[in-house]
Parts: sequence; C-alpha cells; structure tokens
Amino acid sequence: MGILEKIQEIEREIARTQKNKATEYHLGLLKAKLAKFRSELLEPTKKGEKGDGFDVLKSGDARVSLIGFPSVGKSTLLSTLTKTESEAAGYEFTTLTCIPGVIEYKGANIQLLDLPGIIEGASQGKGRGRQVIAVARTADLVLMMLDATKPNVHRDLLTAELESVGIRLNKRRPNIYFKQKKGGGLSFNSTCALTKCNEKMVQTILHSFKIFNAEVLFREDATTEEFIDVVVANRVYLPCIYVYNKIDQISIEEVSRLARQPYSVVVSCNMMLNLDYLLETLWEYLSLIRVYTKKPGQPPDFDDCLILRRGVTVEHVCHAIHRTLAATFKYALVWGQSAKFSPQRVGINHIMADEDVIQVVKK
Ligand SMILES: Nc1nc2c(ncn2[C@@H]2O[C@H](COP(=O)(O)OP(=O)(O)OP(=O)(O)O)[C@@H](O)[C@H]2O)c(=O)[nH]1
Ligand SMILES: [K+]
Ligand SMILES: [Mg+2]
Repeated sequence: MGILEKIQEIEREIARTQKNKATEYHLGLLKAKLAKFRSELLEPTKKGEKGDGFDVLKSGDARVSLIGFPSVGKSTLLSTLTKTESEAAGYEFTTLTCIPGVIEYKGANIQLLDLPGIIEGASQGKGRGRQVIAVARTADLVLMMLDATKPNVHRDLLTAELESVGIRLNKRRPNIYFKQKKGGGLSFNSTCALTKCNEKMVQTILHSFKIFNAEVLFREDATTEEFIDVVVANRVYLPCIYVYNKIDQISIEEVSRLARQPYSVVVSCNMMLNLDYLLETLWEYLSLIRVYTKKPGQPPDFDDCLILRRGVTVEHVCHAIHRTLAATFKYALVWGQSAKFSPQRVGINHIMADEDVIQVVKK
C-alpha cells in the first residue's frame, strides 16, 4: 500500500471513530500515525522534481510566498507591486513555475514569489502542489490570496492543505519541552493544569514513534496535536495574511465584513485599491525595523538604513555594520523610540526599535 492510501485509510478510520473517553487513546495514536506518514510525503521522491523552475535563490531582507487557488489574482499582484511582469490571464493555471519579484518598501527589499495556483489535494501531489508547498516552507510569510467573490471555504481548504504538511499559520510553537533520552523511561511534568492531554496520552503517542525514554515538560495546556507537532519537529510556524482580492466585484457591506476578519486585508489589484495598507501590514507581520547609523559630529545617514527584525539588540546592529565591530564595541548612543532620552548611552544588549538612530563608540 502506498503512503497516500495509508493516509486515506487512517483519515477514514478517524472519521468513523466516535470521540469519547474509551476511544481517546486510540484516536491519539491514529493522529500520531497520520503525522508520521504526512511528514514522509514531504521528503522529495522523484529526481527532477526540483530544478524545474521552483528553486529560486533567496534574496533581500525577507521572503514572501503567494499561495492561492488558480486565478485569484496572484500574478496580477506581483506585477503591480514589483518591477517584474508575471503573466496574468482569465484562465486557470496561467502561472506554472515560481516567479520572483522584489517589493521595495521603506528601504527594504522584500522578495515576493508568485506561484502556480494550488487546489484541494495539493499536499498529496495534485497539480504542482508539492513544489508550491515546498517553496512556501522556505518563506518568512505566506500571503494567502483569496477571491472575494468566491465562497470563504477556500481559506479553510488551503489552510488545511498547508497544515497537513506541517505548515502552521499564525500559530506559536507549542510551549512544550521535549528531549529524547538514552534511558530512564518517561519523565513527565507540567507547570499548569492539563485539560486537553495527559501523561498516558503522551506515553501512547511516544510509543507509536518507538520512543520509550524521554523528558517531557508541558509549560502550557497544549492539545494532543500540539504535542505531536513537537515530537515530529519538522513544523514551520509562519505568519500569514489573508488577502481578499477583487473587492471591486462585491458590495461594500461584504467588503467591510471580510476586512474585519482576523489577519485579513481586502484589496483590488486591478483597481489598485488598499495596496498601501497591504504593504504596511506586510511590514508589520514580517517584524521588520529600520535602523539608521550616524558618525560622530555628522547627521544620521537617512538615505541608507539597516533592515533588521523586531527584538534585535545593539550587538545584532554591530554585526550588520561590520563583522568585527562587536569585538571592539565600547558603548553606543541611541536616539529614537527605544531610548529613554535622546541620546541614551546603551550597552550591547539594548533592544532597538523601528527608526532608531545609532552611533557606535569603539574601545
Ligand atoms: N475584477 C477583478 N479581477 C481581477 C483583479 N485582479 C486580478 N483579476 C483578474 O483575475 C484573473 C486572474 O488573474 P491572475 O493574476 O492570472 O491570477 P493567478 O492567481 O495568478 O492565476 P494562476 O496563475 O492561473 O493561478 C485575470 O483575468 C485578472 O485580470 C481584481 O482586483 N479585480
Ligand atoms: K490565471
Ligand atoms: Mg498566476
């Protein structure tokens, strides 16, 4: 039996198993098996699957992938936001490979990848699904494009496709410590009351992965699925913006309903509506910040900024300026939002904010 059939069989069994106390562990076991087979699907099988227009080099400050059903307007968006032209047309599967473009925004170069449309069953190899999903895994953010005139179930279908191959959208990594050991059996602890999972379930799941010695610490009230995610380990956690395109075709009431959903932005690529807000949201979700440098006695260099991630320290800034700078660092002067007063004299662990100005003083 092939993996796909095995997966289908387990899915059918889960569907026909009633959910109650008596079947709880059996279900947990099935879910663990499912996770195992699905992660096997991710491993490249045939030679030649790569190198057919999907292995685009990473470049710039961040990478964003465009995921959506056919003809929702992905290529139209790429051609609108970047200098690259990607063919757009009124028929499905116009785009057949990965087309990279660059969004220049607030001094950052954001690589935007246009991809073929994907459909239900993509994770199991329908269409170019597997290649598209492999690219999505390498991105820093997913722009899931949806057709505002189509039923909203598309959003759940695509989310489920990505989920089934280990891509988690707008979710945190579960706060569970897990370490395999050489001996000593299972050591299980939690720092809070557990209502969705328990020691016996954890043991059952670990046994199904042939793990008999391990240390497990639940630091939150996590579910069985979340525990499986931690064990399988090849999960990626990505921010996702749901972009509803073609709002020129729907009523204003419908537009405002879609716009109020979480993580959602409404646009019209053809009419160039709300694209500024999309870029602003993109910047926000990518956690990018700008840091300007300044030399003593000179004004800051506002023409050239460093693009970094929210939460970076002065040490990161030093590395971004020059690889040896951190070693000769004495202190820095910082102007801007992260400074209590301007300028503030700070050490190497000071956390920077967007649009801060920094002057590094060497030993
Ligand atoms: N009404 C309307 N039509 C749009 C809008 N944006 C794109 N379209 C149209 O939607 C059709 C499909 O656009 P594409 O950009 O080719 O869509 P795609 O998602 O790249 O399609 P595939 O590559 O086939 O997956 C084209 O006819 C576009 O002109 C929009 O904002 N409003
Ligand atoms: K199309
Ligand atoms: Mg396209």
